[in-house]
Amino acid sequence: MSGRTTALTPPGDAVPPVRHPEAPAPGETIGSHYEHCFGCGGGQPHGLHLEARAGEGVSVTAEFRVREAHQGAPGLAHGGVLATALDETLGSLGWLLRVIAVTGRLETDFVRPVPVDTVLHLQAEALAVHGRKIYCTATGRIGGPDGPVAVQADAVFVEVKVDHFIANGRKQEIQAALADPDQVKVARAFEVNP
Ligand SMILES: CCCCCCCC(=O)SCCNC(=O)CCNC(=O)[C@H](O)C(C)(C)COP(=O)(O)OP(=O)(O)OC[C@H]1O[C@@H](n2cnc3c(N)ncnc32)[C@H](O)[C@@H]1OP(=O)(O)O
Repeated sequence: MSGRTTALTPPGDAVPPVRHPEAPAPGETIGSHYEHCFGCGGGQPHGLHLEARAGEGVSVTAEFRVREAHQGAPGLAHGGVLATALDETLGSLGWLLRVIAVTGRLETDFVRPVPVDTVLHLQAEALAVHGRKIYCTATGRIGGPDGPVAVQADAVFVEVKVDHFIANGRKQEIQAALADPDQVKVARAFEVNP
């Protein structure tokens, strides 16, 4: 046992998340963080192509249309794909906090089956911050933004530096990303955020 605490409940001395002054305004679209990201990249033919929008406070919304490539059982979305949609939506909260953070823990409830062609209305919100940990929650509703919850997740994201990706990513993609001045500029700007 490592003694690491992975609880999804913020500790008593956690603080409320603070929206960064330069965060996208409510209603503004949050761009893809990486073209080849399965969740939000335009360069993934079978990806989810999520386009999150900033909400009030530290929250975001997005829509995901389940396509044939996303099936698990006949005509139904694969649970892992739905968890990915929640994960990606939660990941975009980093744009409002202006930190780079990766999923440490993601606990998902699958409440209702989600048929192919359904639009999943996603909403995610940061609840608390404790050191490098961001406690957050997300829902995916069907039939409209106020429809019944089909999937729900609670998560802990952990803040990292750009070096996390440089040290761990496959060399060819890292080199390509580092050669893209826009990608480097955005990443470094997030990194120096106090
Ligand atoms: C750029 C944005 C991309 C967004 C894409 C959508 C989101 C994603 O899918 S990200 C990809 C999936 N996630 C990953 O690949 C992460 C893999 N894991 C790791 O790299 C590491 O375990 C990592 C970075 C999470 C933590 O490692 P490390 O930096 O050494 O942190 P460490 O010092 O152990 O822990 C820091 C704090 O986080 C906590 N923590 C670490 N891991 C977890 C966890 N799994 N669950 C909960 N808390 C955790 C620790 O308890 C510690 O808390 P405290 O400060 O209170 O003691």
